[in-house]
Amino acid sequence: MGQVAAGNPGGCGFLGEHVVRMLLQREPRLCELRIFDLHLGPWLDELKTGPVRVTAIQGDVTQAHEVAAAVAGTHVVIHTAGLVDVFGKASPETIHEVNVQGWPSVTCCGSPWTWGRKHMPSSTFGMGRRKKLQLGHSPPPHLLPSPGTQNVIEACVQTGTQFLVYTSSMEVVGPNVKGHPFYRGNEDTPYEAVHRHPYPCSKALAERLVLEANGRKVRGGLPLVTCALRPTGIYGEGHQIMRDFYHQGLRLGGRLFRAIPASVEHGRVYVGNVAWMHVLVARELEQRAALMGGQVYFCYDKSPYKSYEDFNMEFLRPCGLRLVGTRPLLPYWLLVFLAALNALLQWLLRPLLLYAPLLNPYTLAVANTTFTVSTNKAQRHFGYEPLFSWEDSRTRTIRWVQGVESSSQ
Ligand SMILES: NC(=O)C1=CN([C@@H]2O[C@H](COP(=O)(O)OP(=O)(O)OC[C@H]3O[C@@H](n4cnc5c(N)ncnc54)[C@H](O)[C@@H]3O)[C@@H](O)[C@H]2O)C=CC1
Ligand SMILES: C[C@@H](CO)CCC[C@@H](C)[C@H]1CC[C@H]2[C@@H]3[C@H](O)CC4=CC(=O)CC[C@]4(C)[C@H]3CC[C@]12C
Repeated sequence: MGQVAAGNPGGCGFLGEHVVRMLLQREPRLCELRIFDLHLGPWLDELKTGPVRVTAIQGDVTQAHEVAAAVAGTHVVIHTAGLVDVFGKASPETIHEVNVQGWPSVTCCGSPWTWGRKHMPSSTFGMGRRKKLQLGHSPPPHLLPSPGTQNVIEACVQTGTQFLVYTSSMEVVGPNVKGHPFYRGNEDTPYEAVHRHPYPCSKALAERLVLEANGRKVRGGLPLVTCALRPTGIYGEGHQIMRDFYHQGLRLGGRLFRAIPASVEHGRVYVGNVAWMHVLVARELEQRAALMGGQVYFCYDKSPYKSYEDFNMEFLRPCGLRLVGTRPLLPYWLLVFLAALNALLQWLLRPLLLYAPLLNPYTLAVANTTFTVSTNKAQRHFGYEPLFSWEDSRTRTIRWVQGVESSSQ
């Protein structure tokens, strides 16, 4: 392939910005980059003076014509756009609309919140044992039509873009509603992926759409080549939840209180390495289409396995915070009660205000279930090695948190 034009729906988000910068720094063949997002950031202006033609397009992935116009003429699309909401800020319908498509013609999870007159079957991932997806119900009229990821796929097909990289998530696999641990698992580890929450449901469905689109003929007759990357919990410069924890710690006099046992390990990956993996996949998909097309890859690096809170302290401790307690200060049953109370308050207050605290039954379950990956599939398939060491990733993140501190004073 000669010169490359790339499109990046979601290019102004936390991960999207890193992907954009990585493409500009590390992809010498890039001649044009189209950044498509609902909200365009002011930082885009500084990119417009370089050798690559950078076009920022304000648009909505749920609008098919806007997506098609942005994608037309590109070689590769890196689809990082998504509604990342596990706190109940957006409605389940909106999450589904942005992240997937209209009413699910296929479904992989029972969601009493979203589509639920009745629970729908779960799917099993791993060892190539994928259950056949079940047909869903007819859509209620207010959900028709409302495509997100489906629009990106159709835009590639209609306009002739042959390569599509989709940012999926570890959440597609788990943790599941049963709280089963996933310990040092890889892409082939059997795991019962049963979801109820709209976010993992939407990611699982979207990933399935992307993978099933692999091999479809695009305009001009060539086959579409797709693959999905599944980051674990991403951290690094721009990570909103880290910022929230930092501010919460400052409000509490420089302390955070342990709520999760230190023994529960949660997989994390540095944003720069996730971005690097996207760029490598975009680069290699053409040469290795037969091997990589239709595949999923966990995003991994050398970040240590720790609990969610202990991992965050790697950055927050050097910024002056401490984590109180070697064990959780509150018993687990009380946390479960508080999480349920928060969910109830959210529901009761909804007509008046948006109450969306960090702790809810879903976030508690995710934080309290071991989920770690150990794999070298990306290295084997397309030569991925993390670009940033753990020490580098840590230093960069600490520097960013310290910047947050000074900018908020
Ligand atoms: N943050 C994390 O720990 C993880 C994130 N992911 C996935 O990575 C992707 C990026 O996530 P983040 O950067 O963390 O989220 P983010 O919220 O910072 O970025 C998402 C971007 O998508 C854009 N967007 C949302 N709705 C849109 C719409 N209707 N049309 C056009 N653009 C729209 C937003 O404006 C935002 O810029 C998402 O697909 C998410 O599911 C996967 C694993 C972990
Ligand atoms: C119980 C609280 C006590 O301090 C801690 C609550 C932490 C939670 C807000 C986070 C714990 C695990 C996070 C999720 C995880 O990293 C996987 C994710 C993948 C995604 O694709 C999107 C984000 C997230 C769901 C992430 C969200 C925040 C947590 C639930």
